[in-house]
Amino acid sequence: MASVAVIGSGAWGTTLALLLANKGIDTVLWEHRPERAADMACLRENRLFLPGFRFPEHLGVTADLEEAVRHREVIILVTPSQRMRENARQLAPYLERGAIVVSASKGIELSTLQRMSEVLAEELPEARARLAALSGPNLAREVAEGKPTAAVVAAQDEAIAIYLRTLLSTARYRVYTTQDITGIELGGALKNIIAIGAGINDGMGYGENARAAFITRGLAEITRLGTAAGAHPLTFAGLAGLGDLVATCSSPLSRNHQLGRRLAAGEKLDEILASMHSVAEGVYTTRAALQLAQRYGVEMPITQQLALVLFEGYDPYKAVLELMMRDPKGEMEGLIEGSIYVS
Ligand SMILES: NC(=O)c1ccc[n+]([C@@H]2O[C@H](COP(=O)([O-])OP(=O)(O)OC[C@H]3O[C@@H](n4cnc5c(N)ncnc54)[C@H](O)[C@@H]3O)[C@@H](O)[C@H]2O)c1
Ligand SMILES: O=P(O)(O)OC[C@H](O)CO
Repeated sequence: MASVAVIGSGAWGTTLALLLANKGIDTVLWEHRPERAADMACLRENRLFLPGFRFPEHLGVTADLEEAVRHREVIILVTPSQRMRENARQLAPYLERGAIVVSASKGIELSTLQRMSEVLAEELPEARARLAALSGPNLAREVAEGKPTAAVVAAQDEAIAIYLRTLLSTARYRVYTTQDITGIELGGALKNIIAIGAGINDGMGYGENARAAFITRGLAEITRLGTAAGAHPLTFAGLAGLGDLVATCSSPLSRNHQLGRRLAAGEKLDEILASMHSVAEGVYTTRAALQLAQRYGVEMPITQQLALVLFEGYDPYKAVLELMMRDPKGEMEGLIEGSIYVS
């Protein structure tokens, strides 16, 4: 049976480690701060990021990357996206030949505009043919509680995707496969932008119609950028697109959604970020997406308005008004033009 290292012990890393260990899979969870690793090993719980879930016997905890990674067949990286590169670089010397490397993070590296698998391909070239990404509507706490959901794992090598599907699937966690890594990663990252906007919408009391319209137009924007970047358009109708958008834009469990609500209540971004110990990837992804939109020449009006609210202190009411008052257009305009999948 496989032996797995989960790199990153936030809410999602801990949840994935619990899921695997509860299946009887030999699993180790890596935490970058030795004192926190020692706490978790002693308390058998992650009290900071996922309180209330006892670690099973098979779940090891370490702050030693060599111990975490050596002799492991599968390495799942679940660190904040802006930390992915440094973590991958640090673990590279210990990676076993033939190990499968999975990103379960949802973001874009700001300095390079790379997706996580692109970062991993650069830092772990030996594993280039065995890279994968996991995404979907997976609010950590619900998955940890054993509430049913689905996810999608992407790998260029279909056999690897199928292997990971078997590894990760449970009666409560149904995993699908795809070869569209680009689509899975962009869907997972870009939905966080829309989730912040949906939180602002909810915080302003704009209601269900507005949220539904926002999610749908957000999906159009994600699809435009994603297809321009080489993703299959239908991926965005799947779990890593529409599925994750609906979950994240509707749930108070989403940190991105919470951040949006707090912005609508008048809090400043800096204050909100300083008070959060969790990562709200959408803040960084908003900046990255605007640069990608420029690179590919696609329109992202929601992302543009959100950037004004996040980074320029723009009034959210004014931002919504400006979105509503844009020139009229056809619903499907610009959606999949330029997609290599549509002639
Ligand atoms: N929480 C969820 O529901 C969920 C679900 C799916 C995907 N994700 C994605 O997983 C990734 C991680 O999120 P999370 O929710 O597990 O984390 P989190 O927000 O709960 O906690 C942040 C984690 O990052 C760690 N960290 C901070 N600096 C680090 C560094 N330099 N090196 C290594 N680790 C560092 C912290 O110790 C902590 O464990 C994000 O990209 C997120 O979008 C989260
Ligand atoms: O809590 P968030 O906003 O980072 O979202 C968590 C997951 O991505 C939901 O699938």
